[in-house]
Amino acid sequence: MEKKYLLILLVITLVLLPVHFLQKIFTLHKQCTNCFFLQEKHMVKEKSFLTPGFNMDEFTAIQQTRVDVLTLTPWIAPIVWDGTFDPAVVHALHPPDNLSIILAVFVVGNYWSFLQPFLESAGKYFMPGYNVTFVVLTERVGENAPTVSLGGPGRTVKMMQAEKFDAWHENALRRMPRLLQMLEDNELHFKPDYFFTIDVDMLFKAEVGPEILSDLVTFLHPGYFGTSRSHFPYERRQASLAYLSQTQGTFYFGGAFYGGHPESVIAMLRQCWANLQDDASRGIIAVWNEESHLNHYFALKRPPTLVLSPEYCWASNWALPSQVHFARVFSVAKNNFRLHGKR
Ligand SMILES: CC(=O)N[C@H]1[C@@H](OP(=O)(O)OP(=O)(O)OC[C@H]2O[C@@H](n3ccc(=O)[nH]c3=O)[C@H](O)[C@@H]2O)O[C@H](CO)[C@H](O)[C@@H]1O
Ligand SMILES: [Mn+2]
Repeated sequence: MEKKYLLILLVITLVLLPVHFLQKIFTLHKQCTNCFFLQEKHMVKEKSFLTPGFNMDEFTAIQQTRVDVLTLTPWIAPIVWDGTFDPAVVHALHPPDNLSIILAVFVVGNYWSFLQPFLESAGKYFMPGYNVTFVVLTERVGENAPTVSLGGPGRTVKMMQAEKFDAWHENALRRMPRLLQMLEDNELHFKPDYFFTIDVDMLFKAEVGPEILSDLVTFLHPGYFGTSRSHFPYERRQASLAYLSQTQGTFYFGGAFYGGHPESVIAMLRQCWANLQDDASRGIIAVWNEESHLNHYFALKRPPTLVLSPEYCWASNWALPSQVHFARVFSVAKNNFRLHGKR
């Protein structure tokens, strides 16, 4: 009798179990398909919500195309590489109307010859279609800026006075207090939505667009991306306020290009300039001048909200590694001994 029951139980189990599993697999598949479908619908809906009038035909499925590089910092700020963003979507998110942008550049002493090619390339490739005031800070303010096409009526050059110092490093680091003064005193009589500054020994080679717009922006120095922290040329002397220990800092950022919302840039410039002055009062100049203080600020005070990849400042005489598809901005090869003096 017991044997009979056991047999029935066995038959029931053998029949029901596969049916149950088949059912499970089927519903799971259905759920997944639904879930993917919903996700896709949601994404499309979100995009059209964020960007009214955005052409749906331009919508391309989002997929992780860059797996060869880090695309997020540990504090979840994007690291912008080619392929990590859709230019049309980013453009639609930042409509050019009513957006004002400043790009400030210093041309002091024998750097004047960099200005014309810089402006020509920036006029063409820096935020095309947006209102940009290219602010040229120079001791030669009475002279005409080179006449170049800047790509539209909302794009102008404004010459502003800057002091010339004897030492190269002084000219480089003194950019900070001058920019601070310009922004704090509202010397341009308008507050831009975004403020950027860049070295003059640079050439734009491809579009640098609204993907760079964020609260506090910097870039990965091309010489140190992918290298370990122990190789970063942070200031290692404890006497300097730019000091970072072997366990501090995540990336090495270059000093050539940074920006963001004016308030955030002002806060950063104030802190860096105060530290530079404090160091100077004790006879210390950080190893890479203001760049060392910027790295200290980003490491310990406030991390950037967006990090540009080395595409945004590659060295013109360096080969491109596979991760750098192309350089949007090149730093021009120059004779540092001649321009920097003894350093
Ligand atoms: C690619 C990069 O991250 N470059 C940084 C690097 O050296 P760099 O060798 O790139 O510095 P640099 O010689 O280009 O000087 C920085 C900039 O200051 C201006 N300038 C400088 C000297 C001068 O006599 N006249 C003049 O106009 C000019 O705009 C120049 O481009 O380290 C410097 C440390 O201070 C700055 O942080 C630079 O931004
Ligand atoms: Mn430079």
